[in-house]
Amino acid sequence: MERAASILFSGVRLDRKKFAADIAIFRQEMRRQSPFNSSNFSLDEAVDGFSLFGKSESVVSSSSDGKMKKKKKLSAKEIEERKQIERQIEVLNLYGCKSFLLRNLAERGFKEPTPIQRQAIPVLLSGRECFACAPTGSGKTLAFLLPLIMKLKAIILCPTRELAAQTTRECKKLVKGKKFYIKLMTKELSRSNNFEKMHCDILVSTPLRLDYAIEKKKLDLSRVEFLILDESDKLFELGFVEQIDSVVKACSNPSIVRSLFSATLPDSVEELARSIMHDAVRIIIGRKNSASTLVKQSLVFTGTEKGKLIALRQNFSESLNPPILVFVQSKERAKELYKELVFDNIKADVIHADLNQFQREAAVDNFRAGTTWVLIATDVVARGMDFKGVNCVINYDFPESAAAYIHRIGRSGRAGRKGEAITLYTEEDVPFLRNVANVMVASGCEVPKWILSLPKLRQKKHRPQRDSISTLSNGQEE
Ligand SMILES: Nc1ncnc2c1ncn2[C@@H]1O[C@H](COP(=O)(O)OP(=O)(O)OP(=O)(O)O)[C@@H](O)[C@H]1O
Repeated sequence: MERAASILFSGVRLDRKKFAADIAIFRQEMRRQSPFNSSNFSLDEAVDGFSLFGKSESVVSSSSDGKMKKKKKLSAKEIEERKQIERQIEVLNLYGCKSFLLRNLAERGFKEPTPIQRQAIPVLLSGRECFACAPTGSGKTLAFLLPLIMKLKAIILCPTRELAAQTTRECKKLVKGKKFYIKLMTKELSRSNNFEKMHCDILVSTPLRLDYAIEKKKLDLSRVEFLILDESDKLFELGFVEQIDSVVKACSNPSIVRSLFSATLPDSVEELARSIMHDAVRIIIGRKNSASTLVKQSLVFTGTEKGKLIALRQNFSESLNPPILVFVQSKERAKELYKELVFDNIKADVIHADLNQFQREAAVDNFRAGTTWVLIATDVVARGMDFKGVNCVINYDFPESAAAYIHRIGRSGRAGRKGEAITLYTEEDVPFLRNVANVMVASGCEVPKWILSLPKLRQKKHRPQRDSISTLSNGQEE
């Protein structure tokens, strides 16, 4: 039998001797200050947060070494704000956040932790599991990356390759200047026969690739200390469950800390999670399963499929305010819509699962760089992707569920910025409007009353057969 690759995660460790004094202070402070260090919380208790990015306009500037500098004479209100920010940075210091992390955070303009970060970081650092639900774009990634970098030997599972690559990039930015081994499980790596020799502190992967490495290459994960399931409700869906099961079993360290993060965590997932989590802290920021309040949302009736193309063209001709993300329900439809838009002299591109890795990466990079104005996408980029400054999300095809709606529109209105979402619907979508309308109302948007009084539907997913997107099939000649 092939020997298990046991050296994985034998990379960088904290030099406990060298940092003994720091560790002692940190431990004392943790015990003294942290509300999370004892058994104060259980899965049944919620830790509720409130405003997101509430204090993002600070008057404090940071030098490259992360120290605060006074810029001008401050008013009493400004002094109070400044003290608050200093207290928040102290929180990170308190939990042993090393100067390189503070410096890298400051370099990226992150002056204060967001509510989910304030809640989740100390929980994970104290070795408690957590079940975290916070709106799209509210900084969940950093909420688990920071403690993982401080603790190491972690696996992060993401539902798509794009998200796994993005999370790896984020993690590498945070450890800039330090020698950490942050790995993305690529196809090539998952086929490696050399795991024994690979140093790895944090491994980011999709379930499929990690499962392959475990099953076929005997990758040993018995020493992993943290397992994060990002977009966890997606990972608990059919199609992923077996792979997740395999990873959970392979991470056999009895003291493993497993945690779940998502903007949508339905009760059914919470129930399932209870079976694999030990006494987890439940952190809910804002309302559970709700859309970002920063996104102005509207519904547009187009009657038929033909009407959608007209509505889209009209919208673009009135005000094209890129970057814009347009979601469709399948790769076939993504290709069809792309063919239409290239005729309109719009810098459009497309991303779906039929493209190879290189093409998918190029589509994401060009959209990020602003070379692409309109990115037509399937749900492959609906979750977790952080495209900065997306002005508008257009749901060309009605989303298949309320959760899909929340994640799609959450590509806009991130990190405290405002955004917009327009959802087109046809006669066929009317019975499914109510679920999305409820989400809209909960995040403060207006919805016509008749939609809210539509009958409740039992059927959860809506992905109808639609007429193809084509000018020609609409009876118009080129
Ligand atoms: N403390 C902070 N201060 C300022 N910006 C931050 C902070 N933390 C994170 N951000 C930025 O906020 C944006 C959104 O963060 P992130 O991608 O982690 O959101 P998320 O909650 O995981 O969203 P989603 O549910 O869509 O995955 C990113 O651009 C990130 O760099």
